[in-house]
Amino acid sequence: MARRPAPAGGARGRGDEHEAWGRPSKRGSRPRTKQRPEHTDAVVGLVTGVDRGRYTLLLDEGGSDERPVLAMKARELTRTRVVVGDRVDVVGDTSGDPGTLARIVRIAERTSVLRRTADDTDPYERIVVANADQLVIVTALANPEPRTGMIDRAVVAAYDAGMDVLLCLTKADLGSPEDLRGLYEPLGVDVVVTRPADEAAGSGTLALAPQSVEEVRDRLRGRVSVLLGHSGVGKSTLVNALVPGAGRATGHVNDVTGRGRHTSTSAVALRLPARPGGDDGGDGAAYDGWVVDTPGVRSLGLAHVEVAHLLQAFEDLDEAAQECPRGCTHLADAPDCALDDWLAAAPDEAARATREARLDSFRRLLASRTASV
Ligand SMILES: Nc1nc2c(ncn2[C@@H]2O[C@H](COP(=O)(O)OP(=O)(O)OP(=O)(O)O)[C@@H](O)[C@H]2O)c(=O)[nH]1
Ligand SMILES: [Zn+2]
Repeated sequence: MARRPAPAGGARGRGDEHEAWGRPSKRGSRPRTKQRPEHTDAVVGLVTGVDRGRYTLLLDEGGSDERPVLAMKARELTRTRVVVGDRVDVVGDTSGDPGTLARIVRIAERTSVLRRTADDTDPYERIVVANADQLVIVTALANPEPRTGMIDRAVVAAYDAGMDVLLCLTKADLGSPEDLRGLYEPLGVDVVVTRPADEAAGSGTLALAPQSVEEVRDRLRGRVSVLLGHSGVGKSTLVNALVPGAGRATGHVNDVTGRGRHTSTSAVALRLPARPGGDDGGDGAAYDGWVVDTPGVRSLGLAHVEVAHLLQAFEDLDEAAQECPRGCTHLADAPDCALDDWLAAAPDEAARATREARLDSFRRLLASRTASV
């Protein structure tokens, strides 16, 4: 299991929108009961998709009456964001019959909140997914070349959100995973590698080696996992292998909207089949977990992450920095920063290379964060 610092600041405690019920209304203090209708007939749903004010929910997940339901937000939630992964209370027509529209009246407290800002200078933060356990950073070993800066940033965003990290290295036929393993396993990041099936060469669509797909599935089982990856890394190939029928196509242009699917940045939750091929094994336990695909989310801006929290995502540096002078910025030009001593004290060349990469990554992040303030 990946080790990580306690979610600094946490998913809660930062005035998340879902706490809006607890705040006094702008017009004064109306009694809480008036602000919060009881809706005792409400049923619980999981938000699996969001599209222009319409929410796709799954009701009675895993139960005998499981059904997708289309819903909108009740008026009292107008200013509250509802995102994929949210658990909500719904009222009205919850039959899921064609043409019906239920109403979302409450959002359950979130266990995690993955946020992004468009870039580091944009203070405007958006919630990408709620209640996810794990961020899966999908990175190709070559074509496109892996970028450690991007991986580091995603690691920081995940730790800030209180999520574990799985680094999924694709295209093992094109490159070796060892360098990246060496860089990330010491941080408590779990690493899994995928490769094409042997017979894939020459065939039209690329098939992944089933064993490597199952190694990924094992790590997603029973969890809510958000997949993040740059274009071309093989994320769609992986999602289609894990979730047959997901139809995550590359460069596909939607017939209805006429737009490429990547023009949308809204996430979609897909159920993870418990077994390869979606075979339910005859026992009804067809699904075991959720895979949240994030088309269009290429990187996670970190403007919302507090600088002090960054260090916590780098356990090795965090420990070394205990020796820093009070108020040390840890930047490259900081006088007497203990991180420089830590690098200089590397016992051998290999350790020095690893430490240097870590320190460079951390300082890159730190510099971009500081520049935005
Ligand atoms: N050599 C090799 N190619 C792969 C592998 N996995 C996927 N690809 C190829 O890489 C290209 C990109 O794969 P996609 O799955 O479309 O990548 P994506 O990350 O979904 O990209 P977008 O759809 O742009 O987000 C395709 O041509 C795949 O066939 C692999 O393990 N090895
Ligand atoms: Zn320092």
